[in-house]
Amino acid sequence: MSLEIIEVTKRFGQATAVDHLTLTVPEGEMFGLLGANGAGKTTTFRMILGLLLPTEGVIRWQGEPIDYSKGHLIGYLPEERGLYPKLKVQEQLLYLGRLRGMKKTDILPEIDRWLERFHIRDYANKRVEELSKGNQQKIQFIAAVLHRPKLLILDEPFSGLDPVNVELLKEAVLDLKRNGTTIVFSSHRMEHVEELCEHVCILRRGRAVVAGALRELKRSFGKQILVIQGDGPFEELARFPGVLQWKRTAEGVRLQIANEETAQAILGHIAGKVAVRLFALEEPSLNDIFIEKVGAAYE
Ligand SMILES: Nc1ncnc2c1ncn2[C@@H]1O[C@H](COP(=O)(O)OP(=O)(O)OP(=O)(O)O)[C@@H](O)[C@H]1O
Repeated sequence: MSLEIIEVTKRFGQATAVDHLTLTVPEGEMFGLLGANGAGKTTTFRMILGLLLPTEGVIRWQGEPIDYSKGHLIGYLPEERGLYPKLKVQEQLLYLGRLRGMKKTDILPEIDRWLERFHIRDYANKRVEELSKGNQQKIQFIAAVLHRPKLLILDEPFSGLDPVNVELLKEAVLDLKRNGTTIVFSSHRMEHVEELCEHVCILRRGRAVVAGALRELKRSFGKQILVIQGDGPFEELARFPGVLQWKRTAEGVRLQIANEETAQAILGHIAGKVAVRLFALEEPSLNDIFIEKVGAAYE
């Protein structure tokens, strides 16, 4: 049982924002939707939420079309944040909880628990506009999860948060997952997706160019990463046989290489010539995969 997006297309006039997209998000999983600006992530979310109708295709939850009359099913953190600036934090959350069909007696302890968890209990009676952007975002997150949705859609949940708050939010998201919530989120920060998601999909101009289990995608990437730190020069390695990509880093170079034999040959070549502090073979990162598949879209 899962969220299924089947052959979904969305056109705005002549423009195609989402193009024959097929995805399955298993129940209880955390799924990362990636793509350059304008790739179609938010449009996909809006269709899952029923805010936009697909031009073609269907979206199902647990094998049935999603029943939007059941307000408790979905939680949504929109990219364009949507709180009422003049309302006090607690009033605002209470109002949103009531809209989702919760009882006041159930909402208040839940609000308390979340404010405490996010270290913002003192702000309960402040107007939203008095809070910093990051704290407003935490309130928006609480608004999305207060009613304990089964399916949670988070559009860029970590943008604008400092590292401490990113960790707080990550832990909260992981707890929700542990309790069985199915989570789909978008992010431009590959390391967050890499840390949290088992499955990812990379969109390019509305089409899925990569989709599947992250482990599998890394394995099938077919290249390895060699990180060398030390006192160069490493420039000549750009032309070394088997080196597919050469990139300078703060402390040395990061190379994409064809196979382990290339690493061995490089080690033999630089031994005794340059002072090496680190020589490490790594698996490709999600960023490597993203740049290869979507890079051209940025050009
Ligand atoms: N209501 C609309 N009318 C016309 N075109 C739209 C509308 N909404 C989105 N689009 C277009 O659809 C495409 C996909 O936009 P979308 O907002 O889904 O991208 P995104 O992947 O969420 O981008 P970002 O990372 O910048 O948030 C873009 O070309 C956008 O201009």
